[in-house]
Amino acid sequence: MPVRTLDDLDVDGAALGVRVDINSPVDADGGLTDDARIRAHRETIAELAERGGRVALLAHQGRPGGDDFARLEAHAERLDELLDAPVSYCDGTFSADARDAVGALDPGEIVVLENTRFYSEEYMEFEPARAAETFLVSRLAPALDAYVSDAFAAAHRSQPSLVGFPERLPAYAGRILERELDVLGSVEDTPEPRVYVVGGAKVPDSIDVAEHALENGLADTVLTTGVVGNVFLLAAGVDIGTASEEFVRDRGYWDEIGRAADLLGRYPDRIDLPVDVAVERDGERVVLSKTDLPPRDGESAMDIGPATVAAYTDYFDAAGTVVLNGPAGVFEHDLFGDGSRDLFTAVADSDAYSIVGGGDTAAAIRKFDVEGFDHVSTGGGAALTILTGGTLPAVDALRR
Ligand SMILES: Nc1ncnc2c1ncn2[C@@H]1O[C@H](COP(=O)(O)OP(=O)(O)OP(=O)(O)O)[C@@H](O)[C@H]1O
Ligand SMILES: O=C(O)[C@H](O)COP(=O)(O)O
Repeated sequence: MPVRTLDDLDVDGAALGVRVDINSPVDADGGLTDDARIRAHRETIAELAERGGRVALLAHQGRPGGDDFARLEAHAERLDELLDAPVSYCDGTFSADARDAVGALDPGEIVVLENTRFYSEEYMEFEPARAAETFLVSRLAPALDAYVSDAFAAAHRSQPSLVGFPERLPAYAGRILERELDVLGSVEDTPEPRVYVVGGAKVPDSIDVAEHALENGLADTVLTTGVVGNVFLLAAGVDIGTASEEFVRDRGYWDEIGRAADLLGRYPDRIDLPVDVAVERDGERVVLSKTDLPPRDGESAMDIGPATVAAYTDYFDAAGTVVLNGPAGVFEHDLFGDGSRDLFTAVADSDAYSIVGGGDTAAAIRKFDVEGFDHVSTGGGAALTILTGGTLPAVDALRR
């Protein structure tokens, strides 16, 4: 069943609970160090305000016990700067104060309610019917006329604020959610040949993506970079040195080498591996081609080199679509950003339709100011869930 969108919602004067994902990097004082997700939600929030909605934003920040578990006051201030409509902040989520704050909204006004995860039930996963019985949902829903789900990046969670409200209120997908589902949910309709680039450090997830894409004919070719590339090199019997091996072992990914070898055995002509890597030697970046391997003791493969970028660029130039997830190296480190910068630039500059996902991937794109992708997803885990053929509970909840 298709989800209803904002085109189906009678917004004017309605009190709207709008679940967004503005979970952002914050400093020790709760100040924002990146506002990309807040900016991304502007479109939905501005549209609802312009159409006369009374908008109550629901969102989480961090996880209980984590350094980034914080109030949403800074997020509200940032939204107020970014939007033409007035944005206030309420330090309750479903308390009488919060319900009063929603009731007091005039059409076109916005209030950011407090971090949903300040309430223990919100950090649990429930079936929708049970989620609708939680305090957050059962207390706040009566103050609302409708619910809008725009939190694509959290849609792989079945937490109350994501799946409970549609049991009690008419529910609609916001513009971000709508667009993400359109793009990521129809990869099979994009131009061929399709090239998937899997990098970064979440090796099991990336191998899941590669396996799903190869088995289901979604990808013609899978290119590997980052730690994922190192695991595939090990699977192919390439000696990338003890330090690289230790890194893979310490992360608990040693068994993934067997899975990578299995994929290489099944799809030998459809998976490609780095042909050079970069290590740190005497404080400098040193690129080692395959014939220079293994690196010296203590040197770990932290990035791909220019020959790999050149070889992969040939695939991009011939591709109809490129799907990319994960940085090509330790882009946070000055010595190891070149691979990600140059590879991402090659994708963005190619004529291929390009879809990019992942929190760190998006951070690398911003760091290197790479422009020209067709779709940069706001979601990490949620994007991976779709790319591995899984379903999103928060989206399923909208289909009832
Ligand atoms: N060769 C490498 N050695 C060690 N770490 C690496 C290497 N290549 C990439 N990384 C690290 O991988 C991390 C990003 O990987 P991750 O899989 O989390 O990316 P993402 O999918 O974009 O993000 P997320 O899944 O968090 O949304 C970065 O912190 C980067 O430093
Ligand atoms: O940053 C994310 O991936 C989303 O906001 C979901 O956060 P979570 O992984 O803490 O549920």
